[in-house]
Amino acid sequence: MTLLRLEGVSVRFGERAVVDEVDLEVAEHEIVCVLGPSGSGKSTLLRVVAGLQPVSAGRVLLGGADQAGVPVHRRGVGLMFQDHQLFPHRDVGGNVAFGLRMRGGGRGSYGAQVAELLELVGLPGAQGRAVASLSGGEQQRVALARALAPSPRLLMLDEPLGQLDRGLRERLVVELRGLFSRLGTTVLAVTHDQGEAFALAGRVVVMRDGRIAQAGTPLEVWQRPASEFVARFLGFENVVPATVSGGAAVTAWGKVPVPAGSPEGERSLLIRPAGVVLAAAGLGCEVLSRTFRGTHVALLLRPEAGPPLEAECTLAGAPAVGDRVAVTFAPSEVVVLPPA
Ligand SMILES: Nc1ncnc2c1ncn2[C@@H]1O[C@H](COP(=O)(O)OP(=O)(O)OP(=O)(O)O)[C@@H](O)[C@H]1O
Repeated sequence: MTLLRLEGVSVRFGERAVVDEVDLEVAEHEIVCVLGPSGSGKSTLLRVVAGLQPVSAGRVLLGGADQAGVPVHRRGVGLMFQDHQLFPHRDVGGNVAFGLRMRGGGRGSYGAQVAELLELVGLPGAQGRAVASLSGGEQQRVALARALAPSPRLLMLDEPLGQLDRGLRERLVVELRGLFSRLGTTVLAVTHDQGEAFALAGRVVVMRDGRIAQAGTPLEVWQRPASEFVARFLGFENVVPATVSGGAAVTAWGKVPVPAGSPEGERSLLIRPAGVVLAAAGLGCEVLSRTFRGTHVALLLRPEAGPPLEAECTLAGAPAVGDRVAVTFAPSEVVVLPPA
């Protein structure tokens, strides 16, 4: 069932549409992650859903009910922001109990529920600790416990792991995903970090200049970016203009085979690094750099024609910087995009 529905939502500041006619649905128990560069309108979209930002046009529906005129505290949504906004003068238990009081309206201490929530986020027994004594990751968990406390029907996260270091982020994101799926929480999250979005979300929504550039499962978006913008945002650099016909594309790198059924004509072409394959003969290249990535080696190549190419190879087969190599292209890793 659809929990959240945005219909033609726009937010204008003066002449500028920061959110531009956005349609979006989030089903119950779904985790949707809005992804996009800085300034693309992600936070504004969250603020609209929370009721913190009025719309210039369009409707926000929660559980089928139009939220026009419904104040923040009556929407039943939970919010967790990047800077966690914990109360520094309250201990951990006090912060989590605040979340519970938001729901209950009472002044109780909610000891049992606080203990249960802290258990849930992996901080059992931390009730009495001072907020200032917690690490960044621990503060994040407390903020999450507080946001989950009133059992919001929709939990919204704005750059939830933004300030944490990469290792901690990667661990927490996996934990969060497990936790949300156990609790059946519906989540709308915003991040500019594609790794985080792909690890957390069941569906990602890529935004550009206030509009949705692409929406789909992480796999769909990764395998079939809808445009050069999305491809580059995902970190793919091998994108060139191409003329496609008869199963091949003519590019600055020469002729590149494309998947069967690809659109023809003047296009852009993406070759994922895994599709640039070292071979005995092919496009001649010089190796500019090689970077060990754990499961493979990333190569930056200077071809004899065309812009630099990113490639991937196994550690055992990796050439050295300065080596001359030849590459061919694997059509399974090639995507024909609309023209730039
Ligand atoms: N109250 C406001 N008045 C005028 N402009 C605003 C206001 N709030 C946001 N903006 C502008 O709207 C644009 C989108 O902002 P928003 O914070 O939604 O983007 P974002 O995608 O979340 O970016 P970031 O990742 O940097 O947080 C920005 O250019 C911002 O400067």
